[in-house]
Amino acid sequence: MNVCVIGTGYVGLVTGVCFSSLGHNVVCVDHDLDKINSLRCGVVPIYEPGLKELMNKSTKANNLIFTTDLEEGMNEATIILIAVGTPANKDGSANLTYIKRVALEIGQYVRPGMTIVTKSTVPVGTNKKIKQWVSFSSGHQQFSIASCPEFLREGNAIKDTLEMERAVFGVEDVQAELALRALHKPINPTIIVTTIETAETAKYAANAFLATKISFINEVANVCESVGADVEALARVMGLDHRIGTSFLKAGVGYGGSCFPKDTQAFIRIAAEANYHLQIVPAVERVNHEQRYRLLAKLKKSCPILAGKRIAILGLAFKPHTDDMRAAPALDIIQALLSEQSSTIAYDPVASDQAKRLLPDVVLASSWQEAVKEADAVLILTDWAEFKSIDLEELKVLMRDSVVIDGRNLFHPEEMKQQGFYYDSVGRAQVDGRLSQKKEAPSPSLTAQTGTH
Ligand SMILES: NC(=O)c1ccc[n+]([C@@H]2O[C@H](COP(=O)([O-])OP(=O)(O)OC[C@H]3O[C@@H](n4cnc5c(N)ncnc54)[C@H](O)[C@@H]3O)[C@@H](O)[C@H]2O)c1
Ligand SMILES: O=c1ccn([C@@H]2O[C@H](COP(=O)(O)OP(=O)(O)O[C@H]3O[C@H](CO)[C@@H](O)[C@H](O)[C@H]3O)[C@@H](O)[C@H]2O)c(=O)[nH]1
Repeated sequence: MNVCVIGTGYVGLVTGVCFSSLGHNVVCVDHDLDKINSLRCGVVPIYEPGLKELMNKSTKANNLIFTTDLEEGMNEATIILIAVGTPANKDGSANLTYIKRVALEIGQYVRPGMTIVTKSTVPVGTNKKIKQWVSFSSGHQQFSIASCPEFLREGNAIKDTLEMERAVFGVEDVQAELALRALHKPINPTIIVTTIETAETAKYAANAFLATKISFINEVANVCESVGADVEALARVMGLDHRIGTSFLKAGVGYGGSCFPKDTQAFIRIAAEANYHLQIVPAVERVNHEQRYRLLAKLKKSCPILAGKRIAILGLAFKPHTDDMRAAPALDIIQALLSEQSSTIAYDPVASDQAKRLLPDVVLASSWQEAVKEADAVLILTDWAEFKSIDLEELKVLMRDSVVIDGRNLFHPEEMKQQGFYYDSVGRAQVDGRLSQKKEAPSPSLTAQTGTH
């Protein structure tokens, strides 16, 4: 099948690469010339495991090309996939500027029989507007539109696409359904054919539900801290009930990323415009916002005056296996630390380039060891495997004071206590091993003077 993908961001590039790897002929179009030039040279502008290798395989096989020229992209195509951004407006609604521009551009080249599919996350009614915009600029309506929202997760995007569990085809006619079926045939996911409105709403509902699970477990974690329960064990107890499920029950510093924060906000606006005032989703957002600042409160418990203190941040990306820092908890937390005049130094295995742009005032380290050296406290914000395997003895030797505030529950409180750390995490007991370790291991000279304790 000849496919044109418009937008080569996280969704468009992964989609183009994966469908080309399955034997479709794909042209990826982006108006960003630098991006297209680097893709043509085999350089992937984002960090996504496995993407570069798969992309280079497809380009070598001549199944995948990159261009800035939409006419060239649509020349042979029978199906057009729109994957441009839909960022949030100031009021939380989805900004459709890029979508509208693309629709008007597509209208210049659309031919009878083509199917135009929206992969971008768009509010209900947008695909119908796309139909109007494309027809306005083409002067005809001999094409089909469809909503096929994307459910991939960053960091796992290739697998999520090639082994997609389900796909929703929101269609207006049989032509669109057949085109989408042909496109997905090599993947063979469970397919749900719906109206366009159902498909559009399903994407927001799915993200809002996942965000709800996270805020729910974070609230439970906050209760655990007050009643002496352990959220990690509790989440397992809850999750092993199949009706609940184990995924998205990881308590922590709250969700970030390019999707949950903006899509929950947009969903609230979509519902309000339809005269329904969502009650759960705004609470989910509030809990998520407060969760970031609870971590700062934990830091202040052990370090009440932050001015002049050296605070090391481990993890900047909103989750592991990505360099994406959009709406990452690290952004708010670091801003708060800087506003209290702490000296902040951060390390992330892959997000440093993004951080240079988004946090120009933060010193960036090139290793975790460099970041924690002489630190008064360490804050863990991303659950990278590299942090989980940190040598705790080395960490303790490098730090000035052994305070670890863990927003991702990477370590066990008891182990941290034994290693001599002050350790506070989410939904578990706060421990302080600094004093006990000093008592247990007095210096030899002190022992000689005062006898054993
Ligand atoms: N990032 C994710 O994990 C994810 C997952 C599911 C759904 N989505 C949704 O998919 C959409 C895209 O998200 P993203 O993260 O890939 O965005 P992105 O910002 O990474 O990429 C968008 C790309 O579109 C290009 N673009 C914009 N206007 C264009 C035009 N007129 N012609 C050609 N190219 C144009 C930009 O240059 C950019 O490269 C959004 O609606 C998002 O909500 C994202
Ligand atoms: O139990 C959990 C699971 C996730 N998170 C956090 O939630 C955020 C989002 O994580 P994840 O969903 O894995 O990443 P995304 O790439 O943002 O993917 C979400 O957003 C995409 C864009 O809409 C959807 O396509 C995906 O299905 C949906 O999972 C991250 O900050 C995670 O740290 C938690 O705190 N606890």
